[in-house]
Amino acid sequence: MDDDEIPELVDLSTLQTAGITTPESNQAGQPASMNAKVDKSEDVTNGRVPLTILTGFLGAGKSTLLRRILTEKHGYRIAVIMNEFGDTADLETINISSNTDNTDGELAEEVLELANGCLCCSVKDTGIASIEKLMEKKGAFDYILLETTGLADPAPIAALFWENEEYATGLGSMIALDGVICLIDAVFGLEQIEKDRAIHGIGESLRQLACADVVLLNKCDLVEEDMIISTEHAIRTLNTSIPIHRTVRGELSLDKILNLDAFHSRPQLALDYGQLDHDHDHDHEHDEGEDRHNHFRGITSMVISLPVLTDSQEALLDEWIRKTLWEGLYEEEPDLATEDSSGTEKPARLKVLRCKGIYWTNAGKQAVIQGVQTLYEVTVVGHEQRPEEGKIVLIGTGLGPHLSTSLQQSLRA
Ligand SMILES: Nc1nc2c(ncn2[C@@H]2O[C@H](COP(=O)(O)OP(=O)(O)OP(=O)(O)O)[C@@H](O)[C@H]2O)c(=O)[nH]1
Repeated sequence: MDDDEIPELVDLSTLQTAGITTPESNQAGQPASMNAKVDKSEDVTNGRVPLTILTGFLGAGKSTLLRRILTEKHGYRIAVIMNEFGDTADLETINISSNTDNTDGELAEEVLELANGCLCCSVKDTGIASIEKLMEKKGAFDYILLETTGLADPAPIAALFWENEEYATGLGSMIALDGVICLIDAVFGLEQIEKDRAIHGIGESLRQLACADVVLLNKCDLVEEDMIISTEHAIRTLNTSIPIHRTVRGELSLDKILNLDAFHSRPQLALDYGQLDHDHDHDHEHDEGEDRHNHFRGITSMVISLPVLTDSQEALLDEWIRKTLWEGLYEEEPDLATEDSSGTEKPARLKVLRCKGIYWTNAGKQAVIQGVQTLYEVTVVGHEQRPEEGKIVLIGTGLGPHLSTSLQQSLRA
């Protein structure tokens, strides 16, 4: 979709009747009901709809948390705004609308997909227009969850909803920013924070943390206690007094993250944010329409289409994903330059930070691929669908057409 087009709202009922079912791995270990109740009795928003921003680096678990909230019995009618980097909005919609087995839960009233590009910069104008359009349906929902891209700087997004006249667009009069929730991946978060500190101290994960009102240290099932403590320590050095909750698949009582009214602590947000070293490239003021994130240390995205697979091709695809995620096998792309900490341009090495995909087999199996750095899983989400062409979306450095060629070659082997 063209970045200038205002996205249409997605009709969730269509997706549900398409027979998309819950990813099996996401059902494992899920409690019957979290049964958190959110107190809606006190209206501190003056009739405006509260909005919570879910941020966190690529693959930290934002959509998993979102799906969990949507299926919770909380009484809210929730509208969802999803902003994606990489052409994955359709996969995300499948992801968040898939937990239909939980009949106690509620799915989103409205889903607004802001496709490829970050609401903090490249799709800001169309994003604002789409949110204004969403607000024409005010009354149909009473809470908004906004999932940012994993590369977003949440501060300028939060600023869209500030009441302060200096910053706010018209959105601040209709929507009350309730809080910014930052998910940190317990497996890769520490490495990411350290890396972002090394690069001028202004990497995305630091910005996300500095802006947060609450941190969820997610994927605690995958690491040892030592690692959790080290990551918590690193978080606290950036945002000293922030509440940190340890979670597995975003499981926690919703009163820890919704209806916080952290809106009134916005000045603190600005203060924390201002304490980060600030680099011109990352300044809020930048050319309209410029996609800064395409230049963030050479991070780009690409989509490779997948044919309907035979059984043997499915195994070959699996092997190709492993090689791509684990070994960074392919030649460096001389055209894709990135900057090291001394500011010197150097060729980007292949490093896949995030990989998502969907494919069908000719036997009618439909499967979703989810990869975060070196970890990945393939989950069967349906059967007896009419097989369609699939796709795999990669986000990282050193991506290029050579990957598409190598995948095609691998599938022919
Ligand atoms: N083991 C484990 N896996 C998790 C947990 N939370 C999420 N995952 C898995 O991690 C992968 C990424 O989760 P998502 O919820 O899609 O992450 P995200 O932050 O929305 O990803 P982006 O939108 O690409 O930035 C998926 O395969 C999830 O099933 C967790 O607590 N434990």
